[in-house]
Amino acid sequence: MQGRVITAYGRHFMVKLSDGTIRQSYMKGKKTGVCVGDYVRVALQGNEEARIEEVLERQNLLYRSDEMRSKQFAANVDQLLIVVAVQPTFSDDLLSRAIVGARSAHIDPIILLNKVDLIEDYPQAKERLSIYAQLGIPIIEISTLDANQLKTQLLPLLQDKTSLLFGQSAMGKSSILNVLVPEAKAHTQEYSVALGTGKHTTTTTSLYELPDIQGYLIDSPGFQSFGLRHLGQSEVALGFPEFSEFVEQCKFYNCTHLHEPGCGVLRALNEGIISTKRHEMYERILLECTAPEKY
Ligand SMILES: Nc1nc2c(ncn2[C@@H]2O[C@H](COP(=O)(O)OP(=O)(O)OP(=O)(O)O)[C@@H](O)[C@H]2O)c(=O)[nH]1
Ligand SMILES: [Zn+2]
Repeated sequence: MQGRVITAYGRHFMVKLSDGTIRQSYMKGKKTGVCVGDYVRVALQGNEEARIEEVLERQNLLYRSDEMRSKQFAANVDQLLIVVAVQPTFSDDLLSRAIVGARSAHIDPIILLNKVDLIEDYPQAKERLSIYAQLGIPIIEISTLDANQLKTQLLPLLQDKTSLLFGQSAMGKSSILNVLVPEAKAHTQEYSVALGTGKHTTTTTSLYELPDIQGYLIDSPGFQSFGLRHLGQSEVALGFPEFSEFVEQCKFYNCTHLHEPGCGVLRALNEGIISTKRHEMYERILLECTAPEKY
């Protein structure tokens, strides 16, 4: 039977099977390599459990990595919904990193600007996002105060897709999830009990079904970092779509756009076409990647 992984706690998983039932599942062997969003083939074990026999081919895999560890986030994701808020101030660094992480995994980033009801600070937040709007990244302005309005705005976006909700703490991610998936809280508690992990934990990534619109929403814990050490240079560059037309003008095919002569990106930077702030961000991310000696 086939199914989809909806939560992962270490080596234990909850799998929603194609018949609609949910089973606690495990993978034989040490290396698991299974993550939330994976489609799997399982063998039923008794009445309640299942053994994961095979992870089916992935459309993509979103990673984040910190220090020496690379962590799988979720698989088979169509779009990354990055929640930022009018208040408190969001981190530009984290936002840029989330965009790079998404684009390098061929996942579309969408920014949700939450708490637009806080009109006093709204203009400043909007201004800070203008650079991302210029890059063609959709920015959707929302408030969780009006649940119906929020649903009207977001549900069409989520239809027929798997979307991952990401955001640093206090941006309003839980509030958004509670409107879209009212039973989410209860579910998390249920799984925690079933898996013996005790109380409700916010450290787990979970996938929720939106049956009316054939969509899936993945909730991830609030993160204060989005490490990208696992990426190579060209993958980092994918996160900077404004570079692409100038990359073609670089003299060297393996140009890192940091110091090479005849670099199209550096020329555009000098001419003020590419923003200094964005190029600095690119450099910062690139220099912390796995093989810094190369640059
Ligand atoms: N004014 C206003 N406040 C909001 C809105 N959405 C959320 N909040 C408030 O912002 C605070 C943070 O919201 P949460 O939903 O807990 O944020 P979170 O991103 O899940 O934060 P963590 O649980 O720390 O990960 C709460 O006090 C919410 O009531 C909104 O649209 N407008
Ligand atoms: Zn270059």
